[in-house]
Amino acid sequence: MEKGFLNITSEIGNLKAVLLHRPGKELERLTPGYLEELLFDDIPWLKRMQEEHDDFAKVMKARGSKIYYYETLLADVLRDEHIKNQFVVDVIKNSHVGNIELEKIIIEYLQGERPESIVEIAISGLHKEDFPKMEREFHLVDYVKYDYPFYINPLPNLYFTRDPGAVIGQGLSVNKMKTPARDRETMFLSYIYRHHPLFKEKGTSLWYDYQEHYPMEGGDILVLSDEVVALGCSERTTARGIEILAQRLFAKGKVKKVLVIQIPFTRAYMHLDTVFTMVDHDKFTIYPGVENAVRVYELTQGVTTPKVTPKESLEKALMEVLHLPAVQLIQSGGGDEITAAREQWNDSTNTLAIAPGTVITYNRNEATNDTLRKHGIEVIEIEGSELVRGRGGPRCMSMPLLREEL
Ligand SMILES: NC(=[NH2+])NCCC[C@H](N)C(=O)O
Repeated sequence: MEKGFLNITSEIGNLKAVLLHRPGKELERLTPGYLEELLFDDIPWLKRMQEEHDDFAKVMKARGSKIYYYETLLADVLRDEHIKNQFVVDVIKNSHVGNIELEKIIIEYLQGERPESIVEIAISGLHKEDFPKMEREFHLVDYVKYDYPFYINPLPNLYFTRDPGAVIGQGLSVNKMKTPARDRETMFLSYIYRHHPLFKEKGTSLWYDYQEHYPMEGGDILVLSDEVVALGCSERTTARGIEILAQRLFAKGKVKKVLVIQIPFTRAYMHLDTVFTMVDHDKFTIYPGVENAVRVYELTQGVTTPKVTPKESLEKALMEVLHLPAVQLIQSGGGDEITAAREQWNDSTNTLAIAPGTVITYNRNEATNDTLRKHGIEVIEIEGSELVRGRGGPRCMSMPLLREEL
């Protein structure tokens, strides 16, 4: 792969490469009892979900983007015996085996497996009932069960590839997730970053690392231009995490300003991109009311920590940092309060721009899609009845790796 493959300097430039994860068996491990802990609100139907996800990938491919999958990149990396063995140890460290002897047995077993099977188990988990069926000598611990059903917990949120990582400029942020339910996802990305030829060229800076102390998730990272990044301060992304990332971007990259957009800390708005996304050079879609609920701060290079300047309004701040005479904040839900709230819950504002003025959205958000069209946006609709049950839309389900510069 050519040097400096990763490059993201906007939210809207033609999408040339993107990282996805096709939902798999991990979704079939969700049970009503674990929904909340695993950040779901409902149980999706996997078969239909996969069809919907394949259509999502198809639409992007048809418009010229290359699709990469977590599962394939990880399996590539694990073809190296040494990396594979270490990966298995790290997966077990991040799991809930609860017994060192048994951990050793599982490690040994997994290390003997093919990369594809290891990846599958690392993502979809290892159920206690499945493990004893494997051929080996049994220990007492196999008979004595604990209340948690998995040795390795499933990762049903991995198809929201937006959150564990973000490409900013030519560098990568491997995020620190807020909840233990998603921790292992960023460890996967770290393996890909360190060992996959697509990522590991010398040119790729590491802006943030998952072993950092302060949570920061990709749904809160919006690359507005080559010089400006917007960071949501939210239920998932901490103020200190934002300062650390900003300081590094100022020190080593092209970024001159970080716009901090503090949104209400609630589950319905977990990340900035659940209420606000960029759809064109001067157009954004926003959940009505959010404009008045947010606080906006501009960060610029400081001495030991970034300099903070509070801003009067989101609209003015956007005009200023993007050097635009005006910006349009397109209200989701077509102006009706009830429709807007219903559609926001189903990720109407979570649009994925694949070119300036062209976005992918769920077809169910009819009012928002109409409004976007009225504002001159090309809206490509996908079916998402099952995908939406994990509370995420097209932007959440994609991690752009390469976009054409504007
Ligand atoms: N970028 C986003 N808005 N991602 C949505 C992630 C949804 C996922 N169930 C979670 O709660 O973490």
